[in-house]
Amino acid sequence: MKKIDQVYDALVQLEKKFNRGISAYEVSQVLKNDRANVSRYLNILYIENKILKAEGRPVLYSSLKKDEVITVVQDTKNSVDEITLRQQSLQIPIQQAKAAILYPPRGLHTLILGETGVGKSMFAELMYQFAIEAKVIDTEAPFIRFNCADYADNPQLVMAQVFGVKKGAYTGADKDKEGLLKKADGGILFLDEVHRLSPQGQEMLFTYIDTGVFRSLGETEKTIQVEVQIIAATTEDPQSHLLNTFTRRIPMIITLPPLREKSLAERYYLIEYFIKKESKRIGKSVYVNRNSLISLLLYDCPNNIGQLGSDIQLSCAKAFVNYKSNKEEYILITQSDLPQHVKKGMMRINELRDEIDQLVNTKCDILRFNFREDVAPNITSKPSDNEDFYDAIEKKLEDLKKSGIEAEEINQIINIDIESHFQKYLGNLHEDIRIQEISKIVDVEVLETVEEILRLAQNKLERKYDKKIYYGLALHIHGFIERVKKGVKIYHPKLNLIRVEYPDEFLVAMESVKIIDKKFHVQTPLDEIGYLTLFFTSNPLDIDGDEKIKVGILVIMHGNTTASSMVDVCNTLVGAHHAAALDMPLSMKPLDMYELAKKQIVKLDRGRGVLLLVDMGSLTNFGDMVYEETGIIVKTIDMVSTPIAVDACRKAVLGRDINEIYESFKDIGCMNKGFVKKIKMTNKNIIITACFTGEGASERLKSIIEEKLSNNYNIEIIPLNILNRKGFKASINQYKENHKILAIVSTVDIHVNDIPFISAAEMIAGDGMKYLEDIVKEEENYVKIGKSLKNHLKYIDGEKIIDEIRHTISDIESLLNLKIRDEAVIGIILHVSFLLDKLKGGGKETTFEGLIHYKDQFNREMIIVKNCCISLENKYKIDIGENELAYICNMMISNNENEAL
Ligand SMILES: Nc1ncnc2c1ncn2[C@@H]1O[C@H](COP(=O)(O)OP(=O)(O)OP(=O)(O)O)[C@@H](O)[C@H]1O
Repeated sequence: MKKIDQVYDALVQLEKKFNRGISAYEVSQVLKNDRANVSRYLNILYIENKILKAEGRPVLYSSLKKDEVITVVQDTKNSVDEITLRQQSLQIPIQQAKAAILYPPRGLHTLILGETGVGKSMFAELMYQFAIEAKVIDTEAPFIRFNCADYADNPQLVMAQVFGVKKGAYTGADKDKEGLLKKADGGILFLDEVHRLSPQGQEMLFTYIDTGVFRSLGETEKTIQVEVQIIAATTEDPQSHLLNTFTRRIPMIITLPPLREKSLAERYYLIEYFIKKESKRIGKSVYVNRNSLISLLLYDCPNNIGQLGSDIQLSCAKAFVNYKSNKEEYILITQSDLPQHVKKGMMRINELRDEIDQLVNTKCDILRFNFREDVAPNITSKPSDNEDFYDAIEKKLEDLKKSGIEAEEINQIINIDIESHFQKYLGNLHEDIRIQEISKIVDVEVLETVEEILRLAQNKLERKYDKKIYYGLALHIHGFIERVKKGVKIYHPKLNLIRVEYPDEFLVAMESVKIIDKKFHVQTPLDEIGYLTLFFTSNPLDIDGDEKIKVGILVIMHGNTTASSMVDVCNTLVGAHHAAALDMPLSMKPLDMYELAKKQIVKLDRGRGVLLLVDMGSLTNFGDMVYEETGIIVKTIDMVSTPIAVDACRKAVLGRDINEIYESFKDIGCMNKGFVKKIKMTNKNIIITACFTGEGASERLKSIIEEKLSNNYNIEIIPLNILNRKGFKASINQYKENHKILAIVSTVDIHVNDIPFISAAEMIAGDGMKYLEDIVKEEENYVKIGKSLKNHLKYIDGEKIIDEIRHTISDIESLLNLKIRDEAVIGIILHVSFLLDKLKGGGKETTFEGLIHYKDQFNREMIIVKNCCISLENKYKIDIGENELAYICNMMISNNENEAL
């Protein structure tokens, strides 16, 4: 046998045995021949098109197997084959995929199973590419992707998207709409997370799979016939009952293996592929030192290829910054550029040293990857949202340099940017993976310390802590160790108070500090113990105190009984003994009255301030004077009438904030401005980020939010410290004066009445950002509606009225225990705005048919609606008649989501 044939045979045998590509070295070992010679023969075989070759270290060869499905396709070198060659674990899935595509007459519907990040979406696209290359479908054929989890809480919408909808099928379906299944005619419909389809949706899908026809939602007669191959995917466990029906009824099941089941050679290929991808984007070679490459090969990567890719991107980005800002000669990834959890990979080197030495040249300390050499096949057509990432870093670097910032600081800023950029990958992770991911922000040692400290606290305090505290504590400890190391002084003004208030937690904090000192070789100042203690207290930091605590109301009027009788009316109508009265006989001296008022205010204040309702004269100055003397927030409304008093009292009972109640009477013209310093009104929406110091974590939260929130929103983010609750509360109140606070995002649980709270944990590893965006979008939506109302209303200000009506609606909701459907709220707001404008312009009320009967039936509801509308009536000096009240009442009740009234 000729030498060249022996080489070919040996290659085929080895390939059979190992089921992967084979290196020249391995062939030379079998033939006991010189490796250079074998290499030469392999190259000849390659040039003669008898074998395939994949560049890499080492170069791998494989034979062309003629008996495989591969031969069905005329052009043997298609994108699918390029992948199989280097990714042996995909060989069987790829054969299945080819069979599914080529199966006559129009392929087999397919279900792809696999953990998150194993490449299901990519695989579906690959099948589509293959179908085109194999000429099974037209080059222009559609590939439509739909994630069934996107609208999972609205199964009807999911079905409508997929199958289309007939006009009138459900409320809101006001015209016929074509579904994706129709749009994909002649091509492929990829349904990701298919197990999220409702049972009805599944049945519709199976009907199509079985018969080739389907009906739009709500259609009873007409069927639609299409030629679409369905590729479905799911991360669900194939054994789960959710998947039973799918696996029974979808003919081709393809399982993609997780990364941990792939060979190291295959993982090497993937690493090479991802680094070359980055190299291509930067337009330069990327160098990696040997240890970093080994770490990438060995680290635990539960989120599979997707995570491997993003970890490599993150490392490249850091190396790129280093190259740019330090004017390095080339882009080099070293251990310091790797995320902590990747670095840990190096620890497994002893288990796998031989295999690693074979893969990664022992003589090379640094390896070069260049996109021009063996350009990696373009195996995904998904556009990358990181495309301009390097440009953005470069630009920011330039800008920072120009502004004269020190190099070290520039590096810090950019690194924060990079890390926040990669935060988005955290959103999809499972809980245990999220914990690993936070290590991109915080050192792994810190995380281990947090775990140890929390175990200690749980045991000692016999209390369970949830995940939220884990993240908050990690960010906090990370920050304070840095400060201690830099020698920055830490000061806690309330140390002693905290020690007395929380003795057990204080002891745990002291023990925790011992652990920290030992681990990080620092000497933590005593004041820090004060901060740590607060993390262990079981209750969230409740800035307003008990939610039940309300703003106090004190009515002072001239006359023997004026105030008491007004207060009687208020308390009776509001249904609570909340307001207090002081009658001031005409003979009484103001100074005596002042002393009485001061005592009463001190008694009424529970920490949320007191609203002083007075008629006239010297009484209007009492508020300022009491504030000066006692520090209690007092706001005064003068020339008060009974309806105003009732309204103020109701708002206080509903738990409204003092500023808000005060503001709501502002335009009535009976306000004494009180002690509050006037800041220029901006009316801007703001978000508060907070942490104990107001520097580290809150600044970082700010930058994370800024990074993610679209610039289109006119929102300011303000970092504050919670060092001192009173100070924090005062700042919040100050901001409330002129701004709307959309949310507070903080490392510590803080409850401020009426303001949504998002923990740092939710922000970093949960749905916090989405929640925040929803809040922002909703607010911006109202701003837009207000602007457009401005053009439509003649007599009242459309921009101002929106918030007032929203308050009225939420008062009614809370008193009647209703929850108005979201989509109906805007309709009610518009109705009430136009109504107020009409009444203000002297228009007549519209008759409500059957008013008398309606009032009988909904007596209590009508009274509450009337009461809640008083503030609108007061403000606009109008009278909302019973007919109109009945309309409002009816709209509210009929749009109620809650079960019972
Ligand atoms: N075999 C592969 N070769 C190269 N890149 C791959 C491979 N498999 C996946 N990737 C890349 O990994 C990333 C994640 O893949 P993909 O989104 O397809 O995974 P998935 O299983 O659909 O994940 P999920 O279930 O989370 O949606 C993508 O950027 C994809 O291009």
